[in-house]
Amino acid sequence: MTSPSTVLITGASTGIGAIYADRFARRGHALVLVARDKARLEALATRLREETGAAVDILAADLTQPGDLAAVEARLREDARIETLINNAGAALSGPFIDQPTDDVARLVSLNTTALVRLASAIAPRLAQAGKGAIVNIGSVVGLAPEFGMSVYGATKAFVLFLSQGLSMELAPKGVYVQAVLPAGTRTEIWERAGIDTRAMPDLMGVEELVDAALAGFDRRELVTIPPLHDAARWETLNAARQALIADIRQAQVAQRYRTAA
Ligand SMILES: NC(=O)C1=CN([C@@H]2O[C@H](COP(=O)(O)OP(=O)(O)OC[C@H]3O[C@@H](n4cnc5c(N)ncnc54)[C@H](OP(=O)(O)O)[C@@H]3O)[C@@H](O)[C@H]2O)C=CC1
Ligand SMILES: CC(=O)[C@H](N)C(=O)O
Repeated sequence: MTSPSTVLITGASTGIGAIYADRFARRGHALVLVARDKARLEALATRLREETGAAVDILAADLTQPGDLAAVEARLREDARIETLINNAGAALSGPFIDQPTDDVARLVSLNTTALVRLASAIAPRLAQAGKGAIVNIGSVVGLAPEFGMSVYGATKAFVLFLSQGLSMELAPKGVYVQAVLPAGTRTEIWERAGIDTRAMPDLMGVEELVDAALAGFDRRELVTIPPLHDAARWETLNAARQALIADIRQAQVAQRYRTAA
């Protein structure tokens, strides 16, 4: 009998990542749980071992710290049992750009984009070589719309979507599945951590509901999964319009409106 593959989940100490951990443990997978809060990771690991019998390792790491990030990258490169990466760790930043301290902006970009792409880069060659495996990247609907007014957070999430679509084009032919999951507002600690009061907000999605929907998309091998989007055709239309735009770009010719009179 082959042993079940291992899933490495970042940001697993709470919220969306902790529910992914619960669900993959119940599916019979071994887990590697990554986050900064070691006590919380240990408590979750103990519960999951008791309730599901899963083998659960923890790796305490601050993914904005190069040394910690390198340790997680090494685990992804070297541990051939890991066949799925859930790139979930992330944070938000509230307020107008001009009020956001530059160091906070840089830390957000480092966690939401640099860490995410470095971890994907660490595991992808091995998965491609094996011809199997999955990389799941957690984006956000905020990355679809600058109008939400969270420019830096949204930009990091636009990066996640773009990267996932590009990686899927490259890796799907090699047998590696890439999924971008785009939640909308979901009831987790992210809001409080970003100093956003959710009491005045419309209803948020439950975190279990969100992850179960994301896993339904995962099981269907969907590239882009948007649990709160009820009319799936709206996404297909948007994506098709983007592809049509590319077809209309004529590399060697300046558009008429930019031609200056001689
Ligand atoms: N909740 C929402 O409304 C939405 C969330 N998302 C995305 O979902 C993902 C998960 O968010 P969510 O569960 O809501 O947020 P939470 O704040 O509940 O959880 C974030 C997780 O990331 C970990 N984390 C935070 N900073 C670091 C760090 N520097 N290094 C390592 N781990 C870190 C936290 O653990 P610890 O503190 O122990 O390090 C925690 O486990 C994020 O990428 C977020 O952008 C997308 C759309 C909507
Ligand atoms: C803080 C947020 O904006 C939220 N995580 C989202 O992506 O919708």
